[in-house]
Amino acid sequence: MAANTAIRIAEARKVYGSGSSAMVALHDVDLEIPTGRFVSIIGPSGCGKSTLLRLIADLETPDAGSVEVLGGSAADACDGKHVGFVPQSPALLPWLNVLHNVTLPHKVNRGASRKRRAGAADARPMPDMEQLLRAVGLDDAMHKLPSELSGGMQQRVAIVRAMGLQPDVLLMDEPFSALDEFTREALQEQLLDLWDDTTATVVFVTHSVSEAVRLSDQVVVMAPRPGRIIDVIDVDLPRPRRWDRFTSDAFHHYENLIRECLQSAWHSPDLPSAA
Ligand SMILES: Nc1ncnc2c1ncn2[C@@H]1O[C@H](COP(=O)(O)OP(=O)(O)OP(=O)(O)O)[C@@H](O)[C@H]1O
Repeated sequence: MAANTAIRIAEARKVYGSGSSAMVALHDVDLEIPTGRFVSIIGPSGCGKSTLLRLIADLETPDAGSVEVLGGSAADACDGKHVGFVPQSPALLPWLNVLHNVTLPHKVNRGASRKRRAGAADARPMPDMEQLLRAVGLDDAMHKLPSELSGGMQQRVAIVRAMGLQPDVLLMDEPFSALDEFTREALQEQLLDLWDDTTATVVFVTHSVSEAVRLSDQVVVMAPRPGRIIDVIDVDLPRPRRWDRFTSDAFHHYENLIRECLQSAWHSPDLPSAA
């Protein structure tokens, strides 16, 4: 694996079930993600986006092919606390306030954090979690319980919790899908601001074409039956990407490119391996 490749997936296949009920969730998936890139995965429902993310997160193992993360196995990368995961729903601990929710992973992972600080040449100091919470507008919410927060606020807490561990790879599975458009756009901007201060490689699953273009360096387009990658589109737009850039011709060009690709994904014929 090249030194600047964070994730390398080669001929990965994942099948759920067996016999006549077998479902090929991923078929022959090849993907290389360079270090420090923000990559979105988009495609119709059921095309295997979450399955692909779960392979990288070591929550699933491929039935064939390989998944390498940071030059080793996905399991090693996860055991070493190099991989952060933000799920669709924030999954906060309801009995802990916001500050305790985001600082708990540090306490639980103190061993791994110490090892990283001692061993890594690029060791970074642990972030000030209160400052991270302030950066996403949660100044007044630090001592509140999750049940006292809106959905958007809870998702901000989940992002700060994952970012606070300074993962080298951050996996996000439709983290903004349950939010209204306004909150979603605010969180996209805050996510990019947080990401700017890191060297993390981000893999972000979304159903939204404009969200993919706003956030990403690269958009991976998938098709279903069986789940497979049909295109990888480089998004060559300058950063920082503020809202006023989202009306530009260049922005719409990428949106159209991805929409055309999704149309062909939707209409693409089933492959024999879908059986
Ligand atoms: N644990 C499982 N057991 C059986 N089938 C599964 C399992 N997980 C996923 N599948 C099936 O694998 C296929 C891919 O699922 P996956 O969740 O990866 O798709 P997706 O693209 O993320 O979908 P969505 O956009 O709706 O979230 C689907 O047909 C799904 O029903």
